[in-house]
Amino acid sequence: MSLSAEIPVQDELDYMTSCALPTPWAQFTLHAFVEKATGKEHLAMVLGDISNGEPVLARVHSECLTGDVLFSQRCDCGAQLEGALKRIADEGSGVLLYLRQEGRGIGLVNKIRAYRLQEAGADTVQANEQLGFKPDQRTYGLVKPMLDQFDVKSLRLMTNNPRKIDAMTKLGIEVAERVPLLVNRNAFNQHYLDTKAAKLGHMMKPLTPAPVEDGAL
Ligand SMILES: Nc1nc2c(ncn2[C@@H]2O[C@H](COP(=O)(O)OP(=O)(O)OP(=O)(O)O)[C@@H](O)[C@H]2O)c(=O)[nH]1
Ligand SMILES: [Zn+2]
Repeated sequence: MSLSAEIPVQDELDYMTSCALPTPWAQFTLHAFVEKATGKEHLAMVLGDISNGEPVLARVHSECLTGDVLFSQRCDCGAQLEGALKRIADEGSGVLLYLRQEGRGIGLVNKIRAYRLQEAGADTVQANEQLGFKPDQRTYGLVKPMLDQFDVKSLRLMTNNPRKIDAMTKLGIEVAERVPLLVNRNAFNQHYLDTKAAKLGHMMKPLTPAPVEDGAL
């Protein structure tokens, strides 16, 4: 990429720079943005031609240091990150936005506090509320200027979260297709995933089958 691309392009964000990022699955280009209001560094991993007007295979991933980096099995984040990058590599093009909204927007220390409350019996939603937060504090406004940088207007979005799809639509980004991302259900995260499905609307089949009603078979 030429240096002339390294200029501020958006009100909310500065586009900073890029480099090649070899991964086990493909060589992506890593683009760095800085959010003006907070100084947070947000990332885009791009593979192939995503500016050709076709819907782009995409993942809008929220930071989860424990899951993405420290191999935590409490959640499905690390496996979703890997699964999304593999799928983009398999298809030969796509984009992964890595948004620094750790702990559904409450930050790492508060997420650890929330985990501690979950160890005492709260579920993931109750734990946030006990700490004085909404169940999900995330916003997605930065997705628009990040995608504008690559002239992307339509997504094949890898997610199970209907609120993420609504947020894209409200930003004027078309979600041409939802691509489910169901990975790494395990003994440690099944209650968390079932709570996401029951209370946060995530589109996931519960692990425990619903009771069969009389006469249903
Ligand atoms: N506050 C809080 N945040 C959590 C917890 N577990 C994971 N997270 C954070 O939740 C975010 C990921 O959200 P998820 O609900 O797993 O997934 P999603 O992004 O809404 O939906 P998908 O696109 O389907 O993955 C990351 O920022 C994690 O750090 C938890 O128990 N409490
Ligand atoms: Zn996680």
